[in-house]
Amino acid sequence: SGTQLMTVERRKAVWAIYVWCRRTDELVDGPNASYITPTALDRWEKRLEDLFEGRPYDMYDAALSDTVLKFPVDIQPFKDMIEGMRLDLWKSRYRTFDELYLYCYYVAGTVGLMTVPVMGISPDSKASTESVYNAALALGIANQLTNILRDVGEDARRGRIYLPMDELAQAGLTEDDIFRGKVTDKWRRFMKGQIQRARLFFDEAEKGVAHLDSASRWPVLASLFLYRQILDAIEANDYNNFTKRAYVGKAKKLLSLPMAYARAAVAS
Ligand SMILES: CC(C)=CCC/C(C)=C/CC/C(C)=C/CC/C(C)=C/[C@@H]1[C@@H](COP(=O)(O)OP(=O)(O)O)[C@]1(C)CC/C=C(\C)CC/C=C(\C)CCC=C(C)C
Ligand SMILES: Nc1ncnc2c1ncn2[C@@H]1O[C@H](COP(=O)(O)OP(=O)(O)OP(=O)(O)O)[C@@H](O)[C@H]1O
Ligand SMILES: [Mn+2]
Repeated sequence: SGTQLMTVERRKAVWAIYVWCRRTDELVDGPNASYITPTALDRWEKRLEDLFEGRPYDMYDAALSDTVLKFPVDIQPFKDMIEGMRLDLWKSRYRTFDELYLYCYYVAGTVGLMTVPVMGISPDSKASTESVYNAALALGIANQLTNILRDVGEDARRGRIYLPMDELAQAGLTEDDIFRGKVTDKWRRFMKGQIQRARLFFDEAEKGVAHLDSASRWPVLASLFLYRQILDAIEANDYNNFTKRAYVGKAKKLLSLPMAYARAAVAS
């Protein structure tokens, strides 16, 4: 049927956006990361502009070109993601949560803004467009905050601290505590607060899911459930995110799918 076809088109479009995001992230996180300069990111941005104007360089660009022709996707969040990669080239400390929030917007909140025009807002929804975008933004922020809390040790070994320095100081913690990586009561208390805040963003996002077009609801909810469980896994590791990777087991992962499916069905 027409709606079925629509679903296929949407899936392809989300895939094209995903591939572009992965490739953008790979520029600064991948094997060639040490050669990446601001100039390379400028070239990547020029290439983005070209594909938005219907001049793709390769087949992956072409998939995104096609997507932006079919769906009302704005170029700004894509540019903002590149801006986040620029930040990552020189910035390795965040003074306040506001600074961190901006970084999270650039590298992950943008994904929400890119995908909503593809996934669509439910015709039955009485929510404002703005509130749906805000929820999508919140999911990106929640995911990135969770990613940061999971990877504290890994990031520290690369000399990076993506935690607000002022909040660390308030908790009586220093940079060296992060580099030493010892789980203390101070650390546990600090982490509890950080986890609590990340959960607020997940809650905010969850409220928006019901307003997405019905076909898009359950995959979004599944990814939300899955990622949110990483926070539970950090707790289960007794807040040792220095040397233990918080991991959601296969059984829990699989269970997220029918749970999301059921919840999305109830909401529709
Ligand atoms: C259905 C669905 C979930 C669609 C989104 C698919 C999509 C386009 C994903 C792109 C993700 C990506 C590759 C972003 C590049 C930057 C990056 C790596 C961000 C981090 C993702 C996690 O990746 P990973 O754990 O592999 O990180 P490492 O580099 O390995 O450390 C992020 C943490 C953020 C990704 C952000 C999202 C998936 C936000 C999704 C938001 C929506 C789909 C909006 C939903 C709408 C409402 C109303 C709630
Ligand atoms: N079982 C899981 N528990 C928690 N998160 C998971 C799990 N499986 C996948 N993920 C998330 O999905 C992302 C991509 O999955 P993938 O299997 O490529 O991970 P990875 O290669 O181990 O991650 P990284 O790129 O950070 O080394 C992971 O970085 C992680 O955020
Ligand atoms: Mn990362």
